[in-house]
Amino acid sequence: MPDSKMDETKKKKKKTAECCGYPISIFFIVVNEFCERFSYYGMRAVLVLYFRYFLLWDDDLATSIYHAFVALCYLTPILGAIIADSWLGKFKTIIYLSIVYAVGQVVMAVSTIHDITDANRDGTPDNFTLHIALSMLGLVLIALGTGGIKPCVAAFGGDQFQEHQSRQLNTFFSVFYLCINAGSLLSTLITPVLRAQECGIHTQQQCYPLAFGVPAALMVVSLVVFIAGSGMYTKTAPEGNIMGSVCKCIWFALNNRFRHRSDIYPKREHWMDWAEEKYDKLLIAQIKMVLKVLFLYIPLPMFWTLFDQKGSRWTLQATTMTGDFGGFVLQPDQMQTVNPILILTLVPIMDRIIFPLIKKCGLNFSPLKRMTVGMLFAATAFIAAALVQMEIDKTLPNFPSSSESQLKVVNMHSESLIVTVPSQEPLLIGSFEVQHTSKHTTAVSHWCFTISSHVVFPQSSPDYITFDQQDIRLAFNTTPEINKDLSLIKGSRQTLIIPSEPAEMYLKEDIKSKPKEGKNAVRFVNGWTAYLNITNLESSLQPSETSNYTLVSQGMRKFTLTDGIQSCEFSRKFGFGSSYTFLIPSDLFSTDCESIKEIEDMQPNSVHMALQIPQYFLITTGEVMFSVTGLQFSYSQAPKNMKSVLQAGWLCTNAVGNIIVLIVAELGKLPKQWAEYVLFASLLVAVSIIFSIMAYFYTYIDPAEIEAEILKQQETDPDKKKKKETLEMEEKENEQEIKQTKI
Ligand SMILES: C[C@H](N)C(=O)N1CCC[C@H]1C(=O)O
Repeated sequence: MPDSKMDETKKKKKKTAECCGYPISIFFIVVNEFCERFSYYGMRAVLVLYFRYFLLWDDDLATSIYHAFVALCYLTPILGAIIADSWLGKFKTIIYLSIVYAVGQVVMAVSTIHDITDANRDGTPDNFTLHIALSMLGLVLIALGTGGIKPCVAAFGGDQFQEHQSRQLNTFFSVFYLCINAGSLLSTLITPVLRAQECGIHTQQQCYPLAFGVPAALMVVSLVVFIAGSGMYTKTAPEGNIMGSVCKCIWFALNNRFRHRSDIYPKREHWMDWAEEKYDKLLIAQIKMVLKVLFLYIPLPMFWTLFDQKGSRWTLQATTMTGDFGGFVLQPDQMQTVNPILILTLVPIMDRIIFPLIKKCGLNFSPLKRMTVGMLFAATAFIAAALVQMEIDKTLPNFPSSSESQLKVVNMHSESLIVTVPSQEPLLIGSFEVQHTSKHTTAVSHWCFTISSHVVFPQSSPDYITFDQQDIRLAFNTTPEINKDLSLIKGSRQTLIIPSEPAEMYLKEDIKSKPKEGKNAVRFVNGWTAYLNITNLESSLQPSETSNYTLVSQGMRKFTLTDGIQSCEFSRKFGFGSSYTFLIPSDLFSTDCESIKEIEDMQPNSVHMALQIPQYFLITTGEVMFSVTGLQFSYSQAPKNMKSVLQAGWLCTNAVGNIIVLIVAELGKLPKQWAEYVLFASLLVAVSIIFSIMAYFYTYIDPAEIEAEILKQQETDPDKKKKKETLEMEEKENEQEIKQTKI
């Protein structure tokens, strides 16, 4: 940096107003970050649901686009950093990209208004293409904005501190992280509630416009707050096209090294020293600092690969658990809020108690050591997740493998029946009509006797087990023996429904995995003599027909059954992740729905979500050690003119981590989920060992000190003038190039 400029900055820095040792301008920056993160995480919280239930995309497409968007948000920081450090400076970059961001949020919110294309007013959009185009445009603008400003805001915050405020500078990064998580926590609690409201002009629908509109409003607030602090900031001016100079300098060094590869030339300490012929020592030293740190970052994406699975694998794990905490019920996706809650408690504890205590014990817990320990914590979190998974696996139904079939028999006929299965004891299936006197609430264990539980057939034939009289015999007392060819599908669970007219027996496929999102799958078999309309079912049910499964949420659920003349209500309380078949008897209305019987196809989840708390605790402790320290480290080790660039490099580790999750989710599925968790934990342990070795060879630097020393040396260097001239020529060339490109 030219001396005159440096003096200018120093002079400006002296003027900054302070409060409790902190520059006042920091207040505007952390409030800005809080609002921005509220906006980002709030929008993210409802994004997959918007894809799934508004745009009607399938699960795979919705999750892929979601992860691609998150990865893009952590790739765009490079662009923001280049703009800030080489062209506009951090202040202007934050303002311009925040405008792009806010516009993106507004476009996104507009894309969710179904009324804009709902000409026939049926509640669904008529022109999906327009909604998709608008939302994709909105997401690209948001990714540009959020990613672009992210490295600048952290670095700009750091720039506000003066030399004597190094202690406060470290605390700033912790407070900055607290604000990120306060914003994230509030928005992930609030936006799903906003989405659940109903709104609309012509028809009332789930209120996505409000759920996306509030984050958009918060982004506008974030921008206003940032501009409000304008007069108080220390603004460091960009030093021309620094990234252009960096690339050219690296290219020259590589070329020059190659040209002088022969042994006759004396070796130089560092390959970048081969740029000395043409480039300024200061620039070379600055590039060396950045490259050293970037090299150290190579193993880091693995941490984020594990961390980002909180939102996917761990949430899926929660859907196979129960969230009933007595007074209140936690939904599986709400479990993620444990992370920001823990951040808000752990950051102060670490900063005020744990780290000072470690220091008092005389241990040197340097930033890179902290980051290594952070990684190990994340690895243990995955071991904890694997242990929880093993507990869950014990409670999961024994689903058939791809070479097995499972059968359940429901006998709605008036006589009991004997089912003979090869190499198994004959099963007596009692008549539903005879046995149905007990109330549905107490019938579960009773029916286990009278209606057979699932029977597993080891498969030998290539596709189906065909069961005829030799395989399974169905024998009634008086009705003539029935001989019917029925095929069992491999890898599937099926129920053989024997209606009041046994000759009309049929197979119905059962649900063969836990219902999604912790919901409950229910279906009805109509033993009533006429068709029935049942609330929540897609269509009316003909006599003897079995409905498809319908998903109901946890809690008390009410079903109204009507045949058009009579009706009755049937209520039941559901837990998480269960499945039931409800048998409707012929005396349905005379018993006021009391005689409905239930068969438990799948037990409700029994492992409690509280068991996930240890893994959340471990990963969040790891995050505090890894992420807060990494943020701080990236700032402290960067040369003055490349602070945003190094922040962007740090954020890129997160992007790569997300991309790995995307690839792994598509390719590497191990048959057992717990084994996958152990595999990820082992990979992270291996990576943290590599990182600790790399960290061992890293020497911490004070970039400002090195820069000052080089500048001082250059003052006495006779070559200085020549190199300065070369550099100035370079800069002029750059400017001319830019002008020409513009023309
Ligand atoms: C919400 C997380 N605890 C968190 O603070 N972050 C995850 C990625 C980095 C960081 C953020 O900046 O959002």
